[in-house]
Amino acid sequence: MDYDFFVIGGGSGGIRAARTAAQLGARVAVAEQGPLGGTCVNVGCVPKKLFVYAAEFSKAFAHAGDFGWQLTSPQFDWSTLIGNKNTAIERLNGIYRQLLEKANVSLYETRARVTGAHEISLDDGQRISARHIVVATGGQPTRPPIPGAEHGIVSDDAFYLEQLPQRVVIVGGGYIGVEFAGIFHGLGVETVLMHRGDMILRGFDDDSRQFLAEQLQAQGIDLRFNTGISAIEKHDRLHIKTDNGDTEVADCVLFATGRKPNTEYLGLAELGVELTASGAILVDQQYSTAVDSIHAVGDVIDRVMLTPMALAEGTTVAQRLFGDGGAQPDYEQVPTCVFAQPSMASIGLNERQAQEQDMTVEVYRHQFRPLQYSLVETPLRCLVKLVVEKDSQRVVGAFMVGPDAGEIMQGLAIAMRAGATKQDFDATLGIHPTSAEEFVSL
Ligand SMILES: Cc1cc2nc3c(=O)[nH]c(=O)nc-3n(C[C@H](O)[C@H](O)[C@H](O)COP(=O)(O)OP(=O)(O)OC[C@H]3O[C@@H](n4cnc5c(N)ncnc54)[C@H](O)[C@@H]3O)c2cc1C
Ligand SMILES: NC(=O)c1ccc[n+]([C@@H]2O[C@H](COP(=O)([O-])OP(=O)(O)OC[C@H]3O[C@@H](n4cnc5c(N)ncnc54)[C@H](O)[C@@H]3O)[C@@H](O)[C@H]2O)c1
Repeated sequence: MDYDFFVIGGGSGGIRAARTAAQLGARVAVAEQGPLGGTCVNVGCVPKKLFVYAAEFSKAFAHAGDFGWQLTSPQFDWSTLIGNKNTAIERLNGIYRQLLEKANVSLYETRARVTGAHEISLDDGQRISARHIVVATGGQPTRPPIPGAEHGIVSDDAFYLEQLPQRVVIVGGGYIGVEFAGIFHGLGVETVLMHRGDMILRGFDDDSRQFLAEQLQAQGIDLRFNTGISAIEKHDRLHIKTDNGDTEVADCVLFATGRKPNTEYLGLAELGVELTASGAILVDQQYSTAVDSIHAVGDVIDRVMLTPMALAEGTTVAQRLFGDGGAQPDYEQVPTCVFAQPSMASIGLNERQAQEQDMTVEVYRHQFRPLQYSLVETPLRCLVKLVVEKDSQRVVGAFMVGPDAGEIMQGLAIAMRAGATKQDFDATLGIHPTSAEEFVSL
């Protein structure tokens, strides 16, 4: 065999799996068809968060006057942001390259497909053999099958727009739709978000998503519920037909309607690897497919599409194959944050999910105006909430909508993993004055 471990996909999961296996002594190679780092680094978490930071300045500028600052109308320049973002990302691409080099991982910068249980074929015609193959090819954004869909953009394109639109229609009320609504609105774009359901962020805690939706609306984001789109026509601007019979006019339509796994090209089904109807790879607890030597991690298995989960799965598969066996990541308590404005973070069970597990729970909630908003006219408020199992008093769910919710939730995630009870929260001294201290005084 040419290698012990061949990884297809140089994103979060693939690079982590490759480096871990190499550190454990395996002979490892990675094939990556695009820039190193995958979705998260190039068209996901990192550039998205940079855009969120850019958008948040508008709030700071609007509030600055009440804190005594005299500002002469700040101007925003999109091309500066894009240029600086691109430079930061190229730096990260370089860091990933160095990490692979230092770990002695061979890199094939081309597309790969699996042509045998132990064989990979590259676009340049090379055939490579490997004891184990890991597929970590991630996913890609989808467009709904409607007439004129080609006039819309997807999240990948949003990171390279030549100019900022004046008015945008975002289709989809999931993570990406809500985050980009905050980004565009914060950068001064008139923003409409059309969601086919009756509330954004399906699957999240109902109190939190309702509270967030109210805050987005109060800031001027136009949320349309129960609204699908049926067609887009391109005239001087885009005309968006909704299935309620209305027409909206905008300069840009962003489809944030979900992602599909990158498996079409890989040739896996022919080899006996089982795929779901949406093309995700079916794996067992060991991340192995129906073919023993082929494994898969990250977005392509469509379990939890988050970078920390892809990293954890990548570590685990490498440790299981070449180390003493790695622990399965925790799929129950997954901390996450929607980087909207304000941000919305959560971990664990809401009361509905707890009841589905036959748990009797107590719920503690508090809404308040954070101190940072006490001098300014703003509709922005904060929500904190704990769900506690009645008998054991263990905190089984924590939720927050407000500034820095993601930063705060990371600490609570550790406490919850350690099994903290409501009494532990109560006995913990607050850090005053913060919003986070509300979690220890609920
Ligand atoms: C807009 C956006 C924002 C996001 N924000 C966050 C966030 O804030 N926090 C968070 O945790 N997660 C976020 N995510 C999700 C996160 O980016 C993914 O969960 C993560 O990148 C998955 O890693 P992966 O390794 O499975 O796949 P990817 O990172 O997608 O990597 C797959 C790689 O495989 C390559 N590839 C595909 N097919 C082939 C082939 N045949 N041959 C060679 N190479 C191939 C691709 O080019 C790609 O580089 C976001 C996603 C998006 C789209
Ligand atoms: N902050 C983060 O951690 C973060 C940020 C962005 C993305 N992500 C990850 O990436 C994944 C993909 O994000 P996403 O927002 O694309 O997906 P999503 O599944 O979160 O949301 C998709 C949305 O599109 C809607 N939709 C689907 N098909 C539609 C159609 N034909 N017409 C109209 N609406 C339609 C759905 O109702 C839903 O509201 C997320 O599930 C998440 O795991 C994470």
